[in-house]
Amino acid sequence: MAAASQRVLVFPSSSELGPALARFIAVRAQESCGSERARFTLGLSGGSLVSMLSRDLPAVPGLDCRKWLLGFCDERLVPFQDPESSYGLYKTSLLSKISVRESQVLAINPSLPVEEAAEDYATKLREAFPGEEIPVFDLLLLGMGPDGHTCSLFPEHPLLEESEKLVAGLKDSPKPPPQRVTLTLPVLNAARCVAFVTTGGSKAAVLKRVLEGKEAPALPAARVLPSPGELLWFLDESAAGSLTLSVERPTCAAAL
Ligand SMILES: O=C(O)[C@H](O)[C@@H](O)[C@H](O)[C@H](O)COP(=O)(O)O
Repeated sequence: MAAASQRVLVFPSSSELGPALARFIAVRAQESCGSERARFTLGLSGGSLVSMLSRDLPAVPGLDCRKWLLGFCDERLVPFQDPESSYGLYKTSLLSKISVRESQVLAINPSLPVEEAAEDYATKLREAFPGEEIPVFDLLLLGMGPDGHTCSLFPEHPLLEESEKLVAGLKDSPKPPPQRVTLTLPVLNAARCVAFVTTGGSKAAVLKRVLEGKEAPALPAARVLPSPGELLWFLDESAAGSLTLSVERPTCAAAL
């Protein structure tokens, strides 16, 4: 099944991409908070996204995060003080700058064994999205590795077939650290909007496979096809260098 709508947005470099992504998040947040949901649920990923958001989100004029609820698309099972902890990094580099309180963040409990940490995080999600069989996030921000993984869903890993659990634990992540907790594909594909953020020439070949290839089995990132949600790819020219499909090149001030 294809995503209900897909857009591929290409920016000259991450210096232009980051502010455009930040404005996009702010606009979507304002729309969600003004809707009957009266809040904005945002799923974060680790990797290079942490520094991009920390640089560009606080710079959005008038950003109001009081009704935001943040979760993690995946997280490394390490203490929050560990430099590998995505929550720890966001906490020190972003959350205080945008006045997001701890009570607005759904985080894993890194002191639990990995399977229990996954179940505990799933319980937190069920409580935060009452009445929803699968939590529907307003926006999930995802990265993609050079092997086509996203979240902690890796190529050829059995977790790609998970259809029951909202959250899964794994002990054998090929990207360190090995123990992680991740949202599963049913949750990713239930989101109102998913935005991949991918920059750099090291991603060009895999991006072509994900967006233009017809491989079976499909790479993890190619399996993220929210329906009826939207799918957006925020790319820089280096990452988009091998694509032949039609893309948009928004101007700086363009509303996305
Ligand atoms: O824990 C992690 O590392 C991430 O959540 C992971 O899925 C990441 O988003 C991709 O590996 C892309 O990372 P980069 O943006 O740093 O290439």
